[in-house]
Amino acid sequence: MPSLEEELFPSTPGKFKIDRAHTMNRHFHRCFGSTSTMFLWALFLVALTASYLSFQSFVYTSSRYFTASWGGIQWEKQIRHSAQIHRSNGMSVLVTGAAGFVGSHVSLALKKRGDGVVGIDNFNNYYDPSLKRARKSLLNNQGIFIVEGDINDARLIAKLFDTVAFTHVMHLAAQAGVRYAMENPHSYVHSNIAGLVTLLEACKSANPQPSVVWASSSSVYGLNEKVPFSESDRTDQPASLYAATKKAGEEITHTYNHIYGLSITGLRFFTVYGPWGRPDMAYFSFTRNILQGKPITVYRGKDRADLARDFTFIDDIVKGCVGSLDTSGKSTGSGGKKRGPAPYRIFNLGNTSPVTVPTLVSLLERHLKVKAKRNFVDMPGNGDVPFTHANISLAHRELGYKPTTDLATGLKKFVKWYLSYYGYNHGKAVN
Ligand SMILES: O=C(O)[C@H]1O[C@H](OP(=O)(O)OP(=O)(O)OC[C@H]2O[C@@H](n3ccc(=O)[nH]c3=O)[C@H](O)[C@@H]2O)[C@H](O)[C@@H](O)[C@H]1O
Repeated sequence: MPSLEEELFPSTPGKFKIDRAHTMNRHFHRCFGSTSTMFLWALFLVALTASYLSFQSFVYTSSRYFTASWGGIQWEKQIRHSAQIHRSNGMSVLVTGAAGFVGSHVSLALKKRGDGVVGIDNFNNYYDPSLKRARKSLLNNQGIFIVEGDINDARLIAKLFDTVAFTHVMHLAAQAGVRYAMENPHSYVHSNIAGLVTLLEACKSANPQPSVVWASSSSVYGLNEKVPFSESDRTDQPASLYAATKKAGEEITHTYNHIYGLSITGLRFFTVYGPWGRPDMAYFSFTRNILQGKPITVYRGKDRADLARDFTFIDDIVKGCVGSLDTSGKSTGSGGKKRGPAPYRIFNLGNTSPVTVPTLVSLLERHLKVKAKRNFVDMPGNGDVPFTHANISLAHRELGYKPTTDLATGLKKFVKWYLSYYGYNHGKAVN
């Protein structure tokens, strides 16, 4: 005979088993007996629920009072000040992931030309948060305010839109990294899917609706073999969960464009590198290891083929992002309702000049003036793809996108920054 617990909590979530209703009734009558006892029990339960709810609300209000890192008159003033536009026909942009690599560069570029910028970043510890804090100081010094919070916090995002009528959202907050998805898959769902939906919900409800430009990824081309990769190529063979969440983002943004009239531009970034970059990426971690005299692992593909990437310098990516904001076109919805068709665009932002990983290492050796200890390893089945190569003619035509920095020049700038930031002490970087 099934236990009472089994009777009350059916095994299939969301489905109540009707044939058990009779048994439930029997248990109910056994417990509560006559009508007057039932009335007293009901009164007792109502009183209990009411006191529980008021206690909950007390706990919630007081915990918000003591722990909230956002809100208040001063906070709103800082946000409005940061969002102020200082040029004619300028924009006020909410930049998510503003303390990140691409986010910090794009924020600075927008501020420099007179646009209003407000950042949001959760400062998670996927990589050294002190680097994110240093980027934040850089932005603060230029008058850019960064809210510390998560894009999954719907109340915070709604508050930001209540405070400022953002014309644009540059959505760069994400869980990045291809191989880390095997270690922490849920963080990709949290940021790249749930966070994206929370943000789009706020954008769709905002009045006026902003235009949204966001970071997709070259990884959506997955295991494709036809090169260079064009926007019209298939993207249904992702090789990593990271790629799958970015592909999902493209589908999700499409529905918000279709249903709510949000103007959407997705940018497929190709292995972005440069000063203030991400320490988890190969060019960055190779530099650290080479300087510290530690070996580096260089992956090789099938039949020992070298892996290759269309490495793209950060300044070129920034131009692509700003060009996308400038040409994004308006969202058409209001009050959460579509009023007409709005632009939906996807662009490759690459360098269209792939370089092998061993060549990347040789360039670093030249700039660092230190020999690398290479350790060649067969590419593990961890989400990597053998090569990437962008066709950028669409971005060139529509955005005027034209990358100008080759890998040798870009790495020279990166190394210069790396040594000035971390220092250089007899071959050992101080970090
Ligand atoms: O374009 C993108 O959409 C993605 O670009 C970037 O991914 P990837 O192109 O994989 O860059 P990255 O890790 O620097 O590895 C570069 C090369 O070094 C090889 N590699 C890597 C590590 C190592 O120890 N050894 C090695 O050979 C490795 O096999 C690869 O061939 C972003 O991180 C990602 O967030 C996303 O934005």
